[in-house]
Amino acid sequence: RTIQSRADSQRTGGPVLYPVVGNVFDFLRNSHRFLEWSTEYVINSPSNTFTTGRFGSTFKITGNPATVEHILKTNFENYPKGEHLRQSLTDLLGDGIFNVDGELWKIQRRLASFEFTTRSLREFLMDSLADEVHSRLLPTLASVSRDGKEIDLQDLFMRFNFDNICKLSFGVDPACLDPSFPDVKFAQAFDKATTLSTLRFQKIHPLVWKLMRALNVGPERELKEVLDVVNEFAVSVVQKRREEKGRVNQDLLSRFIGLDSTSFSDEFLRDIIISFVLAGKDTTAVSLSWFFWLLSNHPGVQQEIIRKVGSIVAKGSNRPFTYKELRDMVYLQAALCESMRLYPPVPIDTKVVKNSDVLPDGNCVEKGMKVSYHVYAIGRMESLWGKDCLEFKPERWIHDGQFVEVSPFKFPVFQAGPRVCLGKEMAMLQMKYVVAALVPKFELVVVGKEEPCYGINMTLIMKDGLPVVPKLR
Ligand code: HEM
Repeated sequence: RTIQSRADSQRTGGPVLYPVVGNVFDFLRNSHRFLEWSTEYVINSPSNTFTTGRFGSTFKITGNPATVEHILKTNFENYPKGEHLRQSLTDLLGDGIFNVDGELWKIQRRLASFEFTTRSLREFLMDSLADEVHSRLLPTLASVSRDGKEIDLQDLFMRFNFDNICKLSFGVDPACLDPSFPDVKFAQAFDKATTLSTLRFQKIHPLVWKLMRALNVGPERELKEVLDVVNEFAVSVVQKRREEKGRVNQDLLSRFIGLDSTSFSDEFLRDIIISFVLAGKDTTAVSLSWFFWLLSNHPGVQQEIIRKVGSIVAKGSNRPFTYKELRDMVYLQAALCESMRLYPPVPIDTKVVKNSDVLPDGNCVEKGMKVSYHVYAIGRMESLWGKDCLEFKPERWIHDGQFVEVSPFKFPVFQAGPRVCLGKEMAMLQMKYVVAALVPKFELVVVGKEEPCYGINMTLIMKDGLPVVPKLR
């Protein structure tokens, strides 16, 4: 069933699949350019969906918006995340929202959706953002600029982001951006735990990492060590917050404890919070890095941002932005969406077929098969975005001065349907805040002209970071 002949492959636009090995050689030859390689297949396939596979596993990869809608919304229950992902991430995420399906997911989703829409959480986020931007991010860049040195912007955003997401999730400030000798043990352990957990996906078969874990060797041994650090820290924070239950804290953990302090176990609370940290940790940092790389090649867009931000907040003002001011930054919203269209922070996302089904594009999927929606390819399809689809043009998102929403199945950067990203609004606020604060004050001159290479990770991370020389305007 996994065999696709040359004639089939020409008809469907997919690769030739040989018995047993499928297209593993084609895949390995192109693994350094996986996204471009798979995008070509998506675009060349008449249904915009193609089949790939190796060693008995078959995948469908789609860039067809009707199929994306079917998977993420219309037939949502039939396309869970599945056991493969769950098992690989379970040591890090446990039963947290990011790692479960069914009832366990529904309960957490209901609780979290309620908290995420509260005004008080938004105000808490705005306060901690203002603090992190004005007392850490801007001074760090100013000091690097005074010394005429370069700095890795992606790393800076990662540290900035980690502080923010930990404040929001746990009410703890790891101070990764603090110039005074910060204790980054938890941050480093979390980072390592994420990287090593995702390494499990790349093993030719899950048995390989399971055996290594049983024998406590190789990356699995290191994973165990860093997980101990993460768990010890997380559980100690959970216990501390429980003791403080009389005090009103605004972070998500305190809110969950406040909802039902007796029936949630420490492990369950730990799992919920670790999922939030993982979900919000790298995504906005990666997105901002690609955005600044694009800006460095589009001085006109930079000038327009400066002009538009200046019409809302007086130049030279050092006061925090308000929610309303950020909401009114339409051009900036457009520029950020345009950047994420070309460089989606989560470039491809996979579900598993629960019961055999026929996709709206005519392809059949069988129980247990994996189906991925290819966000990166969807953002680069001429049939969806027009002849200039590879150009960075924020204007395509604006009509009569208003931001134009597009179907989330044509722009599934934050996923879509019942499982759409919970942090979408917060992520947009955070990114707008950073750009509106940085761009009018600094020109961030990227070192080197080549497009950065991406690394294989859950997010579209820049493999070698983004070295820039900040110059005060
Ligand atoms: C540019 C920034 C971001 C992007 C592009 C993004 C994208 C995504 C995507 C694609 C998913 C679906 C993943 C999957 O189910 O496989 C997701 C889920 C999620 N995101 Fe985000 N995210 C961003 C920022 C954030 C932030 C800042 C937070 C936290 C405050 C957050 C919280 C979550 C949570 C909790 C989920 C799981 C939702 C569920 O399973 O019901 N995200 N996000």
